[in-house]
Amino acid sequence: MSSPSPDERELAHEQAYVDTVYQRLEESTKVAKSLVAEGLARGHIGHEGGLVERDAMVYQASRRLSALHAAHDGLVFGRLDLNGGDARYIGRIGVRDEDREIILVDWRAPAAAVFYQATAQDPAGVVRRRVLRCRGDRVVGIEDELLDAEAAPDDMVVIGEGALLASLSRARDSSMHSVVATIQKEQDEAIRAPARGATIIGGGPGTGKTVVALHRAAYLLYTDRRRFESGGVLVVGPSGVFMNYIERVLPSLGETSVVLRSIGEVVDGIRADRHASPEMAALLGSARMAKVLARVARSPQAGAPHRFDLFYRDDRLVLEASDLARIRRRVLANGLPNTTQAVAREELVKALWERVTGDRGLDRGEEAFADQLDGDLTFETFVDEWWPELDPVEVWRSVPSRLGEVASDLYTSFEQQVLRREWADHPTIEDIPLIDELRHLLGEAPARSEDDWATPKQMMSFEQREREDRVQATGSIDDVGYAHVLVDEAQDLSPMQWRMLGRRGRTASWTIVGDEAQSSWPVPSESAAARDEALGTMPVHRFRLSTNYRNSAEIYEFAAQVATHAIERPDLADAVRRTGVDPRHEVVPGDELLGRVADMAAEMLTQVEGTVAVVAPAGRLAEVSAAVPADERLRVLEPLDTKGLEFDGVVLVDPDAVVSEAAAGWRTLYVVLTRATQRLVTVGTSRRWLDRVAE
Ligand SMILES: Nc1ncnc2c1ncn2[C@@H]1O[C@H](COP(=O)(O)OP(=O)(O)OP(=O)(O)O)[C@@H](O)[C@H]1O
Repeated sequence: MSSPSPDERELAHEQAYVDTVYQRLEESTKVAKSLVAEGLARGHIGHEGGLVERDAMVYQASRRLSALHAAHDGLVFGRLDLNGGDARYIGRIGVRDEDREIILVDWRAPAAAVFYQATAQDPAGVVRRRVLRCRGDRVVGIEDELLDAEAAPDDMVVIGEGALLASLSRARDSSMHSVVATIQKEQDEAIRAPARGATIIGGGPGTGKTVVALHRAAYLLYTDRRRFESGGVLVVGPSGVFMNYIERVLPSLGETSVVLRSIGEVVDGIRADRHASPEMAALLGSARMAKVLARVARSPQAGAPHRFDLFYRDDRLVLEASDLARIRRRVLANGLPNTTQAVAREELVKALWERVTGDRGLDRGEEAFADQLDGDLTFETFVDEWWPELDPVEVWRSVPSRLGEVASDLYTSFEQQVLRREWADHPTIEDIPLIDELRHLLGEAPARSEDDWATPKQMMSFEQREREDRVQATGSIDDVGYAHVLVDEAQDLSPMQWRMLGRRGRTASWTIVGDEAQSSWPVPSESAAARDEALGTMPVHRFRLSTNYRNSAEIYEFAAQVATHAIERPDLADAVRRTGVDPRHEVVPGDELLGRVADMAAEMLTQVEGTVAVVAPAGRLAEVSAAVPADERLRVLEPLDTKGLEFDGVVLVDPDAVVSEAAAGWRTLYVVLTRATQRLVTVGTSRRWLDRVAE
């Protein structure tokens, strides 16, 4: 039998260490499980103190269990060999041995920072950085970097070609993965930036903005768990497809308490997954819309009575439209429409009493007058119709019919026409901020009492209660929102969307990532101004990521020409990986387009190992979907739905139509072109766009 090679010896050695760590993990899991069981048993004690104790115990132990469970795969991923001979292992969570000695350092701990920060120019005491590639609990590969050759002992083994390049060439599947083993120095700086204020992370496509932001969320939870877990961390992304794509990253880092929402589902109790047309989206998202809604909320709703009269003793009491308008103004000086129903009633009674002149009425006095009105059918009906409790969705529905009255100085008559014509029956993604704005402008009618809860609170488990409280809190208009708000693809948010998020992050710290060159908002600077308004005066720290880890250099070099066409001075990244395969562009007659798309998709499936996207203008989606082969590796998407995603191969259909679909067409084209990791082909019926790019 031949003796093992140095590589095999190193693998066996690392496996032995990893086995020890897993053994400890298993013991911790057993302890946590028995704590859950013991805690549940305490629930049978029956008194309330027993329940509270049980809740806290079960909650803590369950949380530990889910963290242990989530961190299981690839638990140990790094090793540092330090000057002086010590070794330090780095993992997804921290693990101690039975003597409480650390045997695995949590990647977020200060002792792990050097794993990401050390370079050959500045090794910071690190001789060799080793990344362990694991499948489940098996070590299947080792990638080393020698950072300080002079300090290395003679027998030090160095294996592999570098972990980063190895990980970049992997085939893509349908989920984003954590990059915890290969985080680069500039990324690490953004991840570990202090929590205070707003951290804005910029950089071109594929530079790791999303993945860095998610690791930052995990880092913040680690550094101040109490604050961020109780206040909540909200992660907002562009679409449901995108949220599904990123949802596994945080659990794989041991974090399960972060709220992930697409921009269409930020508001509790109402969600949308359909976009308005680009033209309509620009009108709905404009800051002008906030003024329109403020006026709508304060003026009488459609169908509200304009006049009130009532016989009382010898008098006919009349309130004309002008009287009612005066009363309305007075009432609204006291609060919001839905919080002032009682005030409105009082003010009406007062105004009517002022109109009583006959002796029979005056002799009975104001109190008797008020008593008589209380329960008077005519009066009660009037109050209900004149000051009804307003539902934000109903008021949102009424906006188009009221534009003439409230928007003539804000939207041109052509824009008003578009708004009336395209106003949806069911809210689109761009309508959600309007409904949220109305919720705040209308206020909340007096809250349900605690007794209204179906399950008495003391009967709920700690987690249930926490969930209920959160639903109540985020559904409530007075809520101060989350402790941290993380916004991805922030360049796309409209001013109205920023207002919606701003309300949820008034006392939060923020992480904001984006790239102006990829913006689908018609005027990117307007979106940036709205962001600044949402952030107010909080301190801002900026980071820029400079290396594109996604696209092959061939694909990115072509896409960069489009970016230069799309905006002035785009933030271009350096792509590090060459494949030798250039993007390919075909022009075919219109009647051959679909057939060619089908062939290209089929061919692409044979050329790449991982995922393939066929991207087609929204209007052609159905026919393209019907034409391409059914395959679980292939998806058909409209351009805007590709935001933030990546695929090994991309087939782009009709680029000219993508460009002309919206004011942001060139930027959207840039987004689509930068989704491909390995291969990119385009097919259209004209080469106008190619000629413009070449100009
Ligand atoms: N340090 C790293 N190690 C390994 N892979 C990385 C690293 N940083 C980024 N990547 C990979 O690069 C790809 C792009 O990352 P990500 O989607 O976060 O970029 P992005 O800047 O948000 O892109 P876009 O602006 O186009 O949405 C992902 O596959 C990610 O896993």
